[in-house]
Parts: sequence; structure tokens; C-alpha cells
Amino acid sequence: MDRIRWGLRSHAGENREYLKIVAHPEYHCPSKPASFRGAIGEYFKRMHEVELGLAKAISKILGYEETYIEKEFKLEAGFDVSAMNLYPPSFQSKGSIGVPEHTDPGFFVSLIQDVNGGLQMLTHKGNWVTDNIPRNAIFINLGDHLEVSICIYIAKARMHYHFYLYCPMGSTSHIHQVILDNNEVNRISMATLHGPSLDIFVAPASRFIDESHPPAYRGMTYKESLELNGSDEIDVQSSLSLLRIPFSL
Ligand SMILES: O=C(O)CCC(=O)C(=O)O
Ligand SMILES: [Fe+2]
Repeated sequence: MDRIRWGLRSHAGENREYLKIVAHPEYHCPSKPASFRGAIGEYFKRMHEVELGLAKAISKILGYEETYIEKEFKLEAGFDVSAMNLYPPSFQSKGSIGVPEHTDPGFFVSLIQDVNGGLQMLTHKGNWVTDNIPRNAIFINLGDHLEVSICIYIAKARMHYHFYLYCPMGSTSHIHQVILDNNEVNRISMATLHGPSLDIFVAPASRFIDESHPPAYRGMTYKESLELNGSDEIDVQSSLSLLRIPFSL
């Protein structure tokens, strides 16, 4: 499997140049420039601490002991991939889309950027809203596998967790896209997908399932789910729709 990948997309549906690297459990990075390798490595180390803090907070909100998610997802061996994206100014792009609409697999995504105004979220009313991310802030978006694990699915309309307040689609995994319309200059972002360990079987947690709350997703290992739609692990493409179990109201 590739551990470092570079790509250039330049067509109506996607306009970006990216460098993807596997950041955890083994850190892979181009060796030059050395300062880049060191700085990014330090960033991932610190983000891993943020990840453990978030895992504790979310476990507690769900009524579990604080180490629940850390252990269930085996975060000490969690599979993290970072995408460093360069989007062109709108006048140089072949269409207004930087990255088409999608959700991201894993536990959560951390994102930093140099220019505000490109990332948009889909609201429950079907409108795209541009995120206003303050300078130096780290933006956190929850990933598909948290949703699989805690069984939240909009059509079941049984949202009793705090997540719902922040997840208008009724799903913990936000649908988002990147647009270029406001880009007067290049925009750079770094989106890191923090996932469970590749060998972890992710399935709806038994605490959230009973006769009237059947599982919304089928379980499989994180590795299998990343490969389910034919992509490589390093692509970290969502396969949430393939995991969803059809149900009748
Ligand atoms: O560049 C951004 O703002 C977001 C990128 C993104 O959604 C991704 O790489 O998955
Ligand atoms: Fe994304």
C-alpha cells in the first residue's frame, strides 16, 4: 500500500493538488525539506493528544467510562491519514468545486487552513453553509465510524444525544464540500482523518441496540470498510452508504 501519495485534479468536479501521507501509527513523510518533516511530525504528535481528549469527552457524553472509545477503536494504533490540499484561485480553476460533497471515514477529522471561506456543510434544510473558521482554530468534524458505532441514523428520528445539536442531518458524520468561488488566491488546508486501528471490527454498539432500535449499519473491520468501495486505504474514501442497512419505518 502507498504510504505517501501526490495527486493533481483539475476538472469541473474537482480542482486541487494534494499530498496524502499516513500519519499514524507509523509516520510517513517526504524526507525533504527536513524542517517540514519535523514540523508536521510534531503537529501529529500534539493532535494525537487532542484525539485522546476528544475520545474521553465523547465516551463520557455517551455514558461510557472515559477510555471506552480509546479502547474500542484501539487508538494507540489508530490509522490516521493527512491530506494537505492546495486549491487554485477561482479564476484559475476548471469549475467552482474544490472537493465534491462527501463524508469522511474514521473517528473524526481535524482541519486547519490558511484562507477562510472554502469549506461548506450541508444543513438539514439542504442548504450549503460556508464555515467560518477563526484564524489558528482547529476545525473538528466527526467521521463515519463514530456514527456506525453509536448507531445514529436520521430517518429513525431517535436523536437523544448531544451530538444531534451539532449534527443537523441527524448523522454525526457531516456532509461537506469545498468550493473555490471565494478564492482570490491559493487556499491551503490540511485535513487529517483520525481512524480506528485497521484491524478493529467497527459495529453498532450493543448499548444502542434493542428490538425497536435495530442496527443501522453492518459491522466490518476498518480496513475492510476502507477497501469496500474499491479504493486504497490511503484514499480514505467513505463507504458509509454501503454499510447502511436498509430499514422500513
Ligand atoms: O480542504 C478542506 O477544507 C476540506 C478537505 C476535505 O474535506 C478532505 O480532504 O476530506
Ligand atoms: Fe472531507
